[in-house]
Amino acid sequence: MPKPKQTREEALAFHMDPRPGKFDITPSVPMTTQRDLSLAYSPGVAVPCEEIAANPETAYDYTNKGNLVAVISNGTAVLGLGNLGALASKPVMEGKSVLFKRFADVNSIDIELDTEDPEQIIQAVKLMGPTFGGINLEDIKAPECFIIEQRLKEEMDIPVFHDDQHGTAVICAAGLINALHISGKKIEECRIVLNGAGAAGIACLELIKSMGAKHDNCIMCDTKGVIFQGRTEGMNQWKSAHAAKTDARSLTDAMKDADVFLGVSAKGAVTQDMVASMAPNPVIFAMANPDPEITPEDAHAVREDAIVATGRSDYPNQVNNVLGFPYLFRGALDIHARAINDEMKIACARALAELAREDVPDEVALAYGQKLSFGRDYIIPTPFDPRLIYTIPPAVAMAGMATGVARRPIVDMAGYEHDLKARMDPTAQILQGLYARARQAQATMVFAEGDDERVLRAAVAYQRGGFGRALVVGREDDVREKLKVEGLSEAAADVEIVNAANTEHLNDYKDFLYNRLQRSGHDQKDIHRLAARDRHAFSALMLAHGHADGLVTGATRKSAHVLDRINSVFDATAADGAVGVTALLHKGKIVFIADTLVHEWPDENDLADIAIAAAQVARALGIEPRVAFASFSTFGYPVSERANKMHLAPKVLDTRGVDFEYEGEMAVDVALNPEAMANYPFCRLTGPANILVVPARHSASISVKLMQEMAGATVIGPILTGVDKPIQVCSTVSTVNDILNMAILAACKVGQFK
Ligand SMILES: NC(=O)C1=CN([C@@H]2O[C@H](COP(=O)(O)OP(=O)(O)OC[C@H]3O[C@@H](n4cnc5c(N)ncnc54)[C@H](OP(=O)(O)O)[C@@H]3O)[C@@H](O)[C@H]2O)C=CC1
Ligand SMILES: CC(=O)C(=O)O
Ligand SMILES: [Mg+2]
Repeated sequence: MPKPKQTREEALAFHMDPRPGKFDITPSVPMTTQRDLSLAYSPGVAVPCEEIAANPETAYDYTNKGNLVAVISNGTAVLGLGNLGALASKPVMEGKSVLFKRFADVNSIDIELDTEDPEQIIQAVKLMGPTFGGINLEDIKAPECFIIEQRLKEEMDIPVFHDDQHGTAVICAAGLINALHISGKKIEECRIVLNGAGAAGIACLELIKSMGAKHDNCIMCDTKGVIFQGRTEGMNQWKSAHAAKTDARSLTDAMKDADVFLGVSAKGAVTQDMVASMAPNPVIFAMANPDPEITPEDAHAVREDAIVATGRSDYPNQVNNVLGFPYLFRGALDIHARAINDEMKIACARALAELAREDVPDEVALAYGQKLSFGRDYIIPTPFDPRLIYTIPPAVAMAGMATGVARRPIVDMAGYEHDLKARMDPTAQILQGLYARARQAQATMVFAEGDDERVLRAAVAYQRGGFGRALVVGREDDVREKLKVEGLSEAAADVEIVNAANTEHLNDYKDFLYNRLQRSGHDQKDIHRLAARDRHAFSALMLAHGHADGLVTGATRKSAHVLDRINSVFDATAADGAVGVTALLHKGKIVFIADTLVHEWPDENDLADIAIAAAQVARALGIEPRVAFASFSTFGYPVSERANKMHLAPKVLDTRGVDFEYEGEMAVDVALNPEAMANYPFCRLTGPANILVVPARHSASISVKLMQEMAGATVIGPILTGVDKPIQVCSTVSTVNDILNMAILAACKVGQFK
């Protein structure tokens, strides 16, 4: 499978859109009325202030302290890029904050301190202690980081954790436990070389030695080569502690016959010759970011028997501290910990190693598009493994409770695991799964509207994301010019530009159309115009002839017009069984609305068909359907001619013998709110509805757009179902991401049931 290729332009666009940076801050309480104002601020706010002054522990009850972590850097060791300064480190720190939220629901804010003076950093962080439940120090270079962390740990009463040191060491230890298990080696007997004697390197070697590695078997190197006993150049007390008694002077010398190489240094520090000289079944963790010491391809080219890991997400075995810090802090915050101690770190490493040895559930396989099983290419859990959130924090919390750092121990551990599961956002999982399935499908996708820059960007993202071939329909010079304007000139070589003038199939397309439309008022001229000049029809013809696997269109014209053109090639009308289903993703919930595209004014029989199509889409996305026929009336009241068909539709389904839950008619609050639903104990739904079949296309459009505009819901769709081939119709307000999502849906054939 081709590796996704990312460009500088994509990376910059990602950081610029939809707003500069990577996160916003949103209130968790209502702030709409005068009452809200007087509770949130003066005078109401005075009460918790007085409570906290009297009993500081209650800050965890009345403020966000208990779930707030500061990510603090001065930018002196930004990834492996060196000293870029405080300001330039901000994207990494914002990224870390986003990962805290995404993976462990920890709120976090980045703070960049413009100083290289350890004392100033210590004072600044100490002074901000009251605000936070924990401090994550990041990308502060050695040896200053050791001094800073040590002092802050001594002087603060919340966890202070330098992630480059301990997070890296924990993940490295977890991976090493499993890699040695596979290669049949014992850590006590291994010859270990560690390159990079900084924050990450010193902490990794310390932890590995505490796990049994022998001091005399370990060699540490830095920019000056081997750190040997008696070396004076470029030394400090932390390096001295690991100085080896050896004649080796260079990394090349040290690597000969080594069992393990651990790299936390810089891009390209290791050569193929070095790898070739290692002992049988070598373990190579090239963890420098963003580029490893040696790529897995280069290492495997000279040593097929090597187990290789990197810090990157685009290779197997990602040994990266993202697997640790969200869960270490989650566990620590949940016991209101005073510190993250060694026992908590070791518990985290063990739990990670054990998790990788367990059978991998289908949902992880789905997310990665391949079945993973413990072995050379899977020694450590993947960052998107949904089990991490409920496996690692309990291990960390229990270790913290056992070692006396918990201010508020957890009494009900089973309840805690349940709460942790509830923190996971199922919608993120769905998108992740779709992307992985699309990558596996490797579908050739036609993007019909090559004159639109959003479509072009989406096509480039599709191709470069490793999903398959992107075919862009448009005039060659026009597409190239637009790509140039978008800063994507070199992408012209990636995507394929097709049009009626450069295809050899135009006559076949015209014959096909003529056969189809000759008895519905189309003469040869009309056919030529459609096939050669209309990009929606032309793209549909490509699809019909097997010259592509899927089609995305509709970003530039109204959907009725686009559907009409598609119908000239495919049978995609309401009478043919086509239905549009839109997924709304919001606040960790997913609700499907149907029909959002095809049926203008469905009757009760159509509504039953729509419910069946929507249920199939839900199942295709791994969701068990619960259909509500939505109306303004609930179970017969108020009586209205308009509500009648919604009342009848469930009865039609009764006669169809379907295998999913449905009920109606009911108002939307009854459908979605369990308390409102409880007023109707006879209701057959076992939980809130996740599919709303609505009375007509206008109500569908109003509901979707209201959710999008007022609530900021993510909209996926309408997903066109019931057509022979995967065709997805975007809207004229679709963003690049929306268009890419539609291509992903088409690639996954989410709407194909025939
Ligand atoms: N995968 C992961 O999860 C993580 C990876 N890392 C990566 O580890 C690397 C180091 O980070 P960190 O410890 O925070 O940085 P530091 O600045 O604290 O330390 C860097 C160390 O690497 C050494 N070094 C730099 N270049 C080379 C080279 N070409 N050959 C040998 N040694 C070299 C330096 O040597 P000297 O002392 O002589 O200057 C120094 O000892 C970075 O690439 C970072 O991205 C870090 C944390 C987590
Ligand atoms: C991953 C990380 O923290 C680093 O490379 O610095
Ligand atoms: Mg870092």
